[in-house]
Amino acid sequence: MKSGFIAIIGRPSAGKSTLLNTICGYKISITAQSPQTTRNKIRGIYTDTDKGQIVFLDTPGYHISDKKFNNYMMEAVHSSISEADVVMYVVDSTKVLGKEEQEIINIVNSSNKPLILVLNKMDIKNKALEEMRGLLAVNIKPKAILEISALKEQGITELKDALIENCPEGPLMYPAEYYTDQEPEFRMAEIIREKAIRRVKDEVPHSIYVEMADTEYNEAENTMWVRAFLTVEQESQKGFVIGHKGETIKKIRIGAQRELNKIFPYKIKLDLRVKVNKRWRRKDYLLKGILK
Ligand SMILES: Nc1nc2c(ncn2[C@@H]2O[C@H](COP(=O)(O)OP(=O)(O)OP(=O)(O)O)[C@@H](O)[C@H]2O)c(=O)[nH]1
Repeated sequence: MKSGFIAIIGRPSAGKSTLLNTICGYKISITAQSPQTTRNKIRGIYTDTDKGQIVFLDTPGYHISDKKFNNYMMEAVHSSISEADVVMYVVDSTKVLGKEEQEIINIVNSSNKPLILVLNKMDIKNKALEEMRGLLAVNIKPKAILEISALKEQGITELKDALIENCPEGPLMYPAEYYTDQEPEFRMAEIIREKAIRRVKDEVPHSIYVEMADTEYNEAENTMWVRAFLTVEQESQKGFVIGHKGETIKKIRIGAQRELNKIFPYKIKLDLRVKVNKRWRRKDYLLKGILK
């Protein structure tokens, strides 16, 4: 039996969250069109009772910037690599390899961990693919290279086998039926944030975070009442989230509630509000809480 921790790294929008969801067959990490929506090291767990178990550490997309916010994200990338037995590096096969990609390659090359290179989005036709394969082959020495489509679920079985194969020998770390060790409140917040970002990604791209204010379980009705705040940075962003006559926030609430009801074993009643916390991104105490 094999068992190990896998760090998923790659540029924003390479498809890391989609891949995690495809492998674990469950809604683990949030996905959205706009880059850098994953802010935490989120664990997804995949178990094959004959072969072994892999526990994923999902890291935010690698992004070069000297802004404080990105520095925290980079710390998360480094720390999840250091915690991992295997590094899975996901490359968007439709994008040209740029300076950021070279930075990631330097990090994975210096990590001394077994590396699995994944070329994602192979369902999209790409004339520059041969050139990319060539460039990667010179720069990086992975244990295996897998060409997949996380979205269309192609090449996933082979990838899972390659990952398990490169893990150390050991017993299962979590019971076989576990998908994630995230706290329920954290998962709720992620799902709400995903719905919000999808609705207002043009107006308020990265400045929303979800504060879970209160939850109360009613045993007789098997219902969980949840109050959460969509927190934005500026007064002017509040209106976009609320929308005309409250339409936008209503859609976010209903979408999130529907999804939460699929995941949790009780009925969720969501009370969703908006509030402003000026420049939360630059507040260290908040960032530490988000990235814990
Ligand atoms: N065509 C195609 N699109 C994909 C594939 N995998 C992911 N995508 C799309 O690429 C976009 C980004 O995917 P994510 O999974 O959110 O990417 P990520 O790497 O987790 O992004 P960050 O959270 O920003 O780090 C989404 O619109 C996905 O639907 C794929 O195999 N094929």
